[in-house]
Amino acid sequence: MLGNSSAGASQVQRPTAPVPAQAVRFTTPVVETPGIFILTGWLWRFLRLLVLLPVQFPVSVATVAVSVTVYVLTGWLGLAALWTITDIALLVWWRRWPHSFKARVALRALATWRRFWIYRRHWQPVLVVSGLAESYLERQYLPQIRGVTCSAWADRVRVKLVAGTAPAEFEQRVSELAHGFGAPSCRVEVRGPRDLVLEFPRRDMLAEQIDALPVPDDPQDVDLGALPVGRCEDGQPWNLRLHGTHVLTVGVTGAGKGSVLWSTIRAMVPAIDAGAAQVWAIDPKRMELSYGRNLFARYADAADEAVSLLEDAVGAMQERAERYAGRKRVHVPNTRDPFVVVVLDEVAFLTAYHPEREIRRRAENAIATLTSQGRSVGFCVLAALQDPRKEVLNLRNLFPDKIALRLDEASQVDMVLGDGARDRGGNAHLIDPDLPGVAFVKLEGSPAPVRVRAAFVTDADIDHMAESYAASRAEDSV
Ligand SMILES: Nc1ncnc2c1ncn2[C@@H]1O[C@H](COP(=O)(O)OP(=O)(O)OP(=O)(O)O)[C@@H](O)[C@H]1O
Repeated sequence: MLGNSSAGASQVQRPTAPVPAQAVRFTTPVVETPGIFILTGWLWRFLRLLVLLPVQFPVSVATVAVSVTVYVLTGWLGLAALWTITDIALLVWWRRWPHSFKARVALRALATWRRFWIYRRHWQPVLVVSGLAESYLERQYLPQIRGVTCSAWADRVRVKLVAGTAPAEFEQRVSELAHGFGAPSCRVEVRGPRDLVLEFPRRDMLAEQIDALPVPDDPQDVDLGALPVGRCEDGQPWNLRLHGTHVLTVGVTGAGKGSVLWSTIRAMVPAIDAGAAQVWAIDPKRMELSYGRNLFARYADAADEAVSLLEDAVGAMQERAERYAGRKRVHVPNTRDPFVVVVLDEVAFLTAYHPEREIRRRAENAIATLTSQGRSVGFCVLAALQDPRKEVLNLRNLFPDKIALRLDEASQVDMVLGDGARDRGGNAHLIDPDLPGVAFVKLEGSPAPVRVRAAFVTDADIDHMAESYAASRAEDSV
């Protein structure tokens, strides 16, 4: 089956295989292939190349064909005139319509160049050394490159797997592949049977700090199911869902948990202002959330107050659930039943580190009740945590959505993002300490973790938000 061209495998010359030492060796007789068969094989491959070339590279083949025809018909002068006119047309296209020029010309040319110069040239050595070449009947087979496309920030190499292999083999070797092709990382995306895409970033779109994102004027523009909080590594907005879920943000000290919390609160401000959303904040460190106290419907920093706040949230949630029972199945935020986000900084302070057992028990019970029953009635818990181990927070599985900022150990990646996340390229333990706010998240519809960066909301931005909010409250009460 592997010998068949539809098997998706390209057969390659095998390097000299070591022969184990043994006293008696039985070998198969060597039969010499007649030269005519070899010549026919070469001729067949050459003809196939000629037929397939215009289909695989229509633009390049057309360019060469037109140039040769013009040269034959008109000589050097005609060819020079043709190229001058073409260059001027390309120049005008680039200046007038830079986006379409980039998408249709520049990135395609780059993809062709990188396909041959980077991927085809290094494909065999990198795959053989990283253990992705397969052997069958003393022959070696390699997965085939089906195509290479370039976006503004990454190369996407579409690969046809050798029959009998699985994408997991690539997922386990993302590091070897990234180093092999000189890329900072590699992400594997499975498109279908024996069809996958390897994504190699060319530059880091998240290297620069992202300033606090603009706040919409109209509360109608706030989508609690997709709050813009930063940027994904492909340059697209990172939208965080809050309504209908709970979110746990994990990262070592200084990883940028504060920027995730504040970017989320900032994106909700118009809804808070309109009374359709409320933030109940718990700030045991008294450093993170105390700045924007004005914005919060409830605020607590001492442990007993924090536990009372959590229990009040449970009470409000249960009262709402009772009212909705048998009447409503979906919560729509409004001034009577606002969407309530309980923001909990350093949740382990209440659930693991507090010296009083009773506080820990009450806090854990309240968080468990909110996270297991609050989603459908408009209650959400947005918690931050430094250490994701079970001993510290055994409720972490009650948070459907998780954000992995910089972590201490490789083993913590799967604890936060779920089994297999690290194999798929979610290397949160390798995030550069100089890039606070960078994280890996799982977005809907993609099993592979996506690298993102939260926007940085400065103390001045928080002051400004709190002041504008207070001013608008004062206007309303006049
Ligand atoms: N998104 C970001 N972009 C740029 N810089 C950031 C970002 N987030 C945080 N920083 C920088 O990193 C520092 C630490 O961030 P932050 O306090 O949010 O970390 P943390 O994870 O909350 O740490 P801790 O658990 O100790 O409070 C900030 O003072 C800021 O200078």
